[in-house]
Amino acid sequence: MSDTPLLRESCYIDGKWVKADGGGTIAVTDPATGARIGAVPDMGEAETRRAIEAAHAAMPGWVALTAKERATILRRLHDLMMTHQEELARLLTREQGKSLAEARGEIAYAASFIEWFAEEGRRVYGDVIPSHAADKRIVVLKQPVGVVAAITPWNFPSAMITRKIAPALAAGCAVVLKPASETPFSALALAALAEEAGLPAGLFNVITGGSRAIGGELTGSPLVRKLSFTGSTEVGRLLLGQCAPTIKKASMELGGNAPFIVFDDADVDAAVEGALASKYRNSGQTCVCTNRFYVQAGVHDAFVAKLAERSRALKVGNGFDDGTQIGPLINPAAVEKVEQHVADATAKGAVVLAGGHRHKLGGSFFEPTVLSGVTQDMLIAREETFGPVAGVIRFETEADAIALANDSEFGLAAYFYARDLGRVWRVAEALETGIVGINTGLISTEVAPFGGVKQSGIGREGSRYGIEDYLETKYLCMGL
Ligand SMILES: NC(=O)C1=CN([C@@H]2O[C@H](COP(=O)(O)OP(=O)(O)OC[C@H]3O[C@@H](n4cnc5c(N)ncnc54)[C@H](OP(=O)(O)O)[C@@H]3O)[C@@H](O)[C@H]2O)C=CC1
Ligand SMILES: O=C(O)[C@H](O)CS(=O)(=O)O
Repeated sequence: MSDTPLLRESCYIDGKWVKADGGGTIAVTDPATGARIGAVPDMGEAETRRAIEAAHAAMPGWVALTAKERATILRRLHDLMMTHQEELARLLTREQGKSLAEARGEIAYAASFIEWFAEEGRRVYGDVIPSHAADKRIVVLKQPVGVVAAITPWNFPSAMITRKIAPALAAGCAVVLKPASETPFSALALAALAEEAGLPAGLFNVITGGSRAIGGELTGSPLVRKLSFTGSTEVGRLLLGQCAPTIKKASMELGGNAPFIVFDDADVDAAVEGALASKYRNSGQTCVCTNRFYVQAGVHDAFVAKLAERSRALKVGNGFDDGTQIGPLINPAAVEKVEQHVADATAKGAVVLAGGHRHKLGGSFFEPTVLSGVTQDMLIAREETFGPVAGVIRFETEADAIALANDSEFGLAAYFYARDLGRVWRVAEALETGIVGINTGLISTEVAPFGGVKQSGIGREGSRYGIEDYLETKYLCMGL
């Protein structure tokens, strides 16, 4: 990777590229080959404290700019990301494993949040409220919440970062980011481009190292007024508790367990296309990937046969190889979890219609897998698989489908295929999720409010709603 000018093996604090105080490093490997890509600093509390102090000191100068001046710098960052799209995509595939085609798409998706919030920052309106008294006037202001801590996952090493830093910076906040240890280089490359775009020192800081030590400082510091986290529900729950003593605002984008329902009146071929898109995107490693399929009896056999046939045809390989559709999982533990879900399902009576095993490529590659005869008690229906496995459950009535789909502590995304208008409205309103895909398996866009209910999270990212989580509302009561 030495031929990649955007590869940074240092962290970015207060506008400087620095190593860990103790000189320690964390190796980063290519999930497709296991080869060492490079190493990043192993930082801890002291470096985190310095990053928080730098962010706190930099904010007043950033807030003093006009929204248009902030937007100009953010738009320059967007343009630099797109100019360097190929290099950023290759860096992303190298550290995360997804196909180069998907990586290019992620860079464009990531840049779209920067572009979107550069403009949203110019539309942060307050309010004038008709007064309650003749000698009073009421005015509402929106002001930046303060220093933001961001902690992000490995599955979208660029887009999950810009989905947080874009609204934060546009609102006038400074950010301290801890990216996932498996995929730090995309975050550090973003910092390099932000520096080139002219973002003033201290506004965007990226630190790598021990997540517990860094997280403990980020959640414990009174200078940090907001935590924005994307990752597992288990870690989100822990971090939310750590924020309680200092009463921080928190945005939580957590785990999912998306149901995908195919009704008798669906276009089955369209439903198969949507199923492939929703199930196998990022090799099944997204929080909005379908985790369980519910297919009504009248179309069940046709749907599973077509899904199995198309799954068998998917090309598994290194993300850099032409035509790769399914890359490696992020690490061996991810493969073990997928194997556990398949073994549990087959032990309880499920039937393997496609795949079912580690791929012949070895390492962290797994065959795209379709299981029929799945039941609600199996792990694959209860837990997030986070891999290329489709478990199919047959159902009889619309009421059964809704009850089965809502039988989960998660509530992020859901999908269904139907053509009866009354059914579409009844099911869309009844599903307990933050996002519903109707006759589509792809719902990701910067213009819509992304987020979940129940234990899938708190808050929304993207859309005109997404900047609200980085603002405080203040009202002025003026005596005349
Ligand atoms: N709702 C959503 O939008 C999304 C949800 N997810 C969910 O996240 C999971 C997969 O992502 P994954 O990265 O494994 O999730 P994790 O929750 O394990 O990690 C997410 C981030 O949290 C950090 N972290 C882990 N433990 C701590 C801690 N004790 N203190 C501070 N930071 C910590 C990790 O750092 P480190 O890498 O150093 O361990 C990483 O940066 C799945 O459940 C998936 O559904 C993922 C993406 C999006
Ligand atoms: O991390 C994820 O899974 C993302 O939130 C999914 S999306 O934003 O790309 O849909």
